[in-house]
Amino acid sequence: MSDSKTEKDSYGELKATIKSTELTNEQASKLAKLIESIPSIVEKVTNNYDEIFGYRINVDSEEYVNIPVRNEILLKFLAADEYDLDLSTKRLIKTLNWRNKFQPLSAAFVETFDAELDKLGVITDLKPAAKENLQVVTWNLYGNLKSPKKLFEKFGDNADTPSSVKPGSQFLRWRIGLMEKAIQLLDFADPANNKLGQIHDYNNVSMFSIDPGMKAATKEIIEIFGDNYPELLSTKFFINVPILMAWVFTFFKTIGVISAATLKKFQVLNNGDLSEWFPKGSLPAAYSAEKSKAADSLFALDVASTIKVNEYGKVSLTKLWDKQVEEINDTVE
Ligand code: HEM
Repeated sequence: MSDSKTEKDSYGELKATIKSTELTNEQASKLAKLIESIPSIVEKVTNNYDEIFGYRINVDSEEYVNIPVRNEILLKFLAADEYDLDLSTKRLIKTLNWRNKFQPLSAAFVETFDAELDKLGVITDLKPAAKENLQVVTWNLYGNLKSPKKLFEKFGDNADTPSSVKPGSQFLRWRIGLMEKAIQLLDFADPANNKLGQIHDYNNVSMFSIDPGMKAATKEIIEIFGDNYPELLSTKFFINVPILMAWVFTFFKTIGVISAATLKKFQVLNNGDLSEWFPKGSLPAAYSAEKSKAADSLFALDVASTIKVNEYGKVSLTKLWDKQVEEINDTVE
């Protein structure tokens, strides 16, 4: 048997777990190495935290490990760093530590936020999608933001903060929560639904709603998404951008916090017509030049409140809850 045939066979089983793309032998070998190093990765993470997007990132024999989904998630980490094993390993450790500290699933499924935030976000799940990886979409209606100061104030961001007080501003936690909820609707094995779209609607924004807290939070969110949500964005639309504020886009491009790969996924429109990208008649008239049977308000299409956390996500949240009860008991004693 030739060497290449042996190599092909040895990765056959691993390749069969990946449905989102077809792996080359070299890519499969990197994925195999990353899987092999899971024990040493988890060992380096605080509290051996091993959850990403509600899935367990651990060895095959551990309870709750869904091998194909775990492999698809690891592949996203590899792809984001162009299959550089060293960089992907570092990113993975950093993400697990960030999730242990930030608890994004708690932000999505446990915490409650100021009512004003409900007017800023929607999740749609429009099937069948007109374009690949635009079935699940998070909408941010930032023009509805009326009291930035209150929402962007930080709470509990230092190392000694008890786990019942979560890091970041209320806005940041809500925004990450929206992302985590939407990710629950993805199917990592489906090439047409393993990424999501994002839409920023800047209808009614004004210069006056640009607050220093908001600027800092925006930078923080861009970095958090860039570091911890690899290969999850298909297209990001900025719609109804006022002509007078188009400079904001140039500003983001020049400050260098957004990677070139992410910039390529951006679409900027000074109107709100998204009919080219979404199923015919599925969007409210405000977002479609075509005749639409859809409800008048985007909020009627919002599925956020129906989204449930998956199995290992629930387990991780229960562990977090137990830890908080333990801390409260320690304080009382
Ligand atoms: C007062 C008005 C605005 C508010 C409140 C606002 C809010 C935000 C927030 C909170 C983010 C963080 C990322 C996220 O939530 O996904 C963001 C990102 C961004 N915004 Fe705005 N924005 C405003 C105006 C604009 C305008 C006029 C543009 C011009 C196109 C713009 C372009 C961008 C870009 C390019 C990003 C980076 C997106 C990314 O890397 O994912 N923003 N904005």
